[in-house]
Amino acid sequence: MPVDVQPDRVVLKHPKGASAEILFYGATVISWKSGSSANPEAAERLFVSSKAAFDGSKPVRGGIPVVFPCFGAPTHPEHSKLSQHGFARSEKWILENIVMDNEAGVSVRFALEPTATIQAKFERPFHLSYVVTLAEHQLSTALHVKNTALSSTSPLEFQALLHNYIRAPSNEVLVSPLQALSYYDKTEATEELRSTPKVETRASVDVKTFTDSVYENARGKYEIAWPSGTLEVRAHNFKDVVVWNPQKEAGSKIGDMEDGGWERYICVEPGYVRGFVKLDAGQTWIGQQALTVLN
Ligand SMILES: O=P(O)(O)OC[C@H]1O[C@@H](O)[C@H](O)[C@@H](O)[C@@H]1O
Repeated sequence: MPVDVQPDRVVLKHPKGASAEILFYGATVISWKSGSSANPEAAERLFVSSKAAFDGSKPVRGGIPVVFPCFGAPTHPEHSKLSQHGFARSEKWILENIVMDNEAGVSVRFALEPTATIQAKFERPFHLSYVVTLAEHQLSTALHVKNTALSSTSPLEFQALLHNYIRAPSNEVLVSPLQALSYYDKTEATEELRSTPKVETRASVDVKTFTDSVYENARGKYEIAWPSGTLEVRAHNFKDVVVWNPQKEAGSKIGDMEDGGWERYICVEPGYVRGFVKLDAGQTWIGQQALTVLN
């Protein structure tokens, strides 16, 4: 069955062999197996820590958590009661419908609306939907944010990011093109240095040392390459991109990170995280990433 609805997750199977698993918890994609044109055998493309919890006790360490409505610690007054990266990744979503089920793609739509728990920390009305589409060599995920306020209230202000953990050897992987972009280096020791932009000089960026860089107004198309593979990340409406790998320095302090987990992934996260999307009442904003296995 191409769309298999299980108690805690939805499993998508593409007729050409690819598959994906999405938890209701956080609508977190926790597996994407895909081949490439050169090698059709389906292999796991995402990293999930063996210490990750799937039971709703904390956000999943790996896969693709959805970051909304704030990135990192909240900075907007309306987000002040939220925890790091907001609530979307730690709420139970519902399966709204099967969007498509054929060779072009197997696609499902999840939804999240305010619950009493969410309203206690975030008062704005909204409707989120998250469309996950599996094609032969591609996984795309799209976050639709609707401001459901009826009257002419002030716009809904939010940040959003799709926090992919791409399975790749972090000591060999390179990301491009980021050269000449300005970025904020979150590994710096002081707030002043963290909020002072740097300019990327490297043609290809590695993550051999602890990296937590927020590139702004980026190009929207990134290549992640290592000796035995290449994956492309394309972004739509996500003007920024975050490159993160904690290496041992920070990774060993993350409770649900498996030992050496930082050696097995890179995050190249499309987002709108510098400033806020401002969405008028009744309007919908869509941010999307498409991950394609090139080889
Ligand atoms: O531990 P969390 O909340 O899942 O966040 C992981 C990382 O997510 C990245 O997107 C941030 O840039 C990092 O600063 C952060 O450490």
